[in-house]
Amino acid sequence: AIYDQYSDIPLGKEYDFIIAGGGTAGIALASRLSENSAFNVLVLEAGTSSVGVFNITVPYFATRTVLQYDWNLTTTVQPGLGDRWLFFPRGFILGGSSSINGMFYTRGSSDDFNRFADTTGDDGWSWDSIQQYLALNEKLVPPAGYPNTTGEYNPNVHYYHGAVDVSLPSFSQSIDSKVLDAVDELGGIYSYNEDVNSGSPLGLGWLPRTIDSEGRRSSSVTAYLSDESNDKLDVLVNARVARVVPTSNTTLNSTARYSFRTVEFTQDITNVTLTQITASKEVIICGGVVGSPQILLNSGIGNSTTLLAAGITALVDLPSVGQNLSDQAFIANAFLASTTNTYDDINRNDTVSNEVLAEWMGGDGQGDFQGAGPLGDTFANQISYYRISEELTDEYGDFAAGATSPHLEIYPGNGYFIAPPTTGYYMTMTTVVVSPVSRGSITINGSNPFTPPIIDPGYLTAKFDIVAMKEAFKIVYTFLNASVWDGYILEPPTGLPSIPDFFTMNATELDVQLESYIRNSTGSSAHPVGTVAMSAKDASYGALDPDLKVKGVDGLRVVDASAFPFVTCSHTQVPVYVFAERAAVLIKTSWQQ
Ligand SMILES: Cc1cc2nc3c(=O)[nH]c(=O)nc-3n(C[C@H](O)[C@H](O)[C@H](O)COP(=O)(O)OP(=O)(O)OC[C@H]3O[C@@H](n4cnc5c(N)ncnc54)[C@H](O)[C@@H]3O)c2cc1C
Repeated sequence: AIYDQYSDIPLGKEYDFIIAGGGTAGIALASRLSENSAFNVLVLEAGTSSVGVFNITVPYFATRTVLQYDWNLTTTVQPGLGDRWLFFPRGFILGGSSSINGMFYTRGSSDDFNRFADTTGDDGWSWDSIQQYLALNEKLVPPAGYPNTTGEYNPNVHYYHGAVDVSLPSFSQSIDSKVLDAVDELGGIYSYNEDVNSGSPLGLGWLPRTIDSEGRRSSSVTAYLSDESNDKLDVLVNARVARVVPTSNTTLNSTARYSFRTVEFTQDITNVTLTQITASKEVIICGGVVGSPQILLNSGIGNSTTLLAAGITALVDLPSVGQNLSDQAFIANAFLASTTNTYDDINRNDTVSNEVLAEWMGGDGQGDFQGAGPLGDTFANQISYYRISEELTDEYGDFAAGATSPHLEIYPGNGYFIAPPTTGYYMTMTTVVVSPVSRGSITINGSNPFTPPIIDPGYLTAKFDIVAMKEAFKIVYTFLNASVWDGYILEPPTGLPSIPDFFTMNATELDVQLESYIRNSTGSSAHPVGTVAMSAKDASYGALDPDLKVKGVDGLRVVDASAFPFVTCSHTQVPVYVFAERAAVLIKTSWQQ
């Protein structure tokens, strides 16, 4: 059941597992653990319930950031971005970021997971081994309106009985056929990929989304928390975890370890009253890439020197906590187009907005099914992946997970990304460096556990990342130079050359112009990972063992995007679900009676 107040939970109820953070991983993991009738599970989530919240149900509304459901975090001033600071989106609502994300369903490459296995020395993270967790997570369903999707995916690489509804695009965009014609015309690196989720993502293919057959968002909550009668699983919302505390007064010596099975939280961060609750088996932190390291650092688990400086008693010296923050640099490049048939009016014209909403609700008298029209989709129908040239990898190194993994992701969108200007119709070519080298950190800002931490992703501080982003523009401009786009693109984004100029201008001038545009335009892809990274059991770095247990302590695991040692060459929700599904199996196995 979902509770608003701790006092509403039956008095004296005891829990085997307490999960701090009811987001993507937290809810999936809690649900799986509660399948064992011997386990009682409690989830503590800082945000409010997402059940029935309309604005997050309609997929296209993901382009309208709702600050109420976001932590409203910002980064430090970023030297790699011309000293700008960025908004750093994270879901502040039950379901976490899966309740507010863009719903792209991308798994990453086989190399990504094989690299996780190599890095940790645990073959359970390999691509072949994680297929069972993809199967538990994915339920491929027909898109709303049941359009013919034959040829848009390879049925053999998908799963049909998992928890999260996944579907191919439901609504045809006017640029769809042009995009596919350009791919046919250009070939080579632009070749059609029948399924970018096969483990080999290079090329351009159709983009599945976590959207159900009625055109609604499928989040960790809609997928894993639908059985409200499950009395093995309690969820307390508006519950902000401050820290975990040692449960017994273990004195540290060469063999004894702290046992962190008690969680301290409050339901009111203005007039704070802290409540402690103890799990009989384990505490699992699922606060995400910002929340999880923050909770650990608040608890005295981190770099002892910096903890002391922040006024926190250091209990466990684990210097990797909060380090290795890695996000993919992202730019939505909006080209002015010679059309009016884009989705720009949806977010700037109330009449159009109301019309498409009626269509989505099945009530316009024409589209007679729920989820019809553009609102049942997210903002891209196709997605593509590329490697930078060999000449560049020879010079700057190859930081992809493997030889068939991409450095770049590029996707076309039939309109301006997020808030469009008041006039004009656009085609957006979004460019993302999916194998970034730049690293940053999350550090706490003093000893108040509720003060937002200091977030420094270090965007574009590594040479490789800016080199790769420049290469993305060569790929975009060559794509838009295909004859199918003749006359379609009217103007480049401010700060970029026109398509003809791109190919004729002086190479040094182009390089200077690209560098300036990239540093002034890069934002967060919203795919940060790595701040409580797993590593091999005997590694001298890393914060978690390969089974996601916090190194050097008992009773405590971290399961979410912070556990990734590297970012996958993809959007990150599917790998997060893989972590949650595998963690559930590991935890159930270790407590088997
Ligand atoms: C705007 C946006 C768009 C995105 N688009 C996509 C996409 O299209 N496709 C894709 O694959 N990925 C996308 N992502 C990324 C993906 O959604 C995330 O990587 C993934 O959901 C992270 O899961 P998580 O479990 O690590 O964290 P989250 O899902 O963020 O969960 C963490 C939870 O912990 C809670 N929490 C944090 N601190 C505390 C505390 N102290 N006490 C209690 N609770 C706490 C939070 O409120 C939250 O509910 C997007 C992300 C965002 C933000």
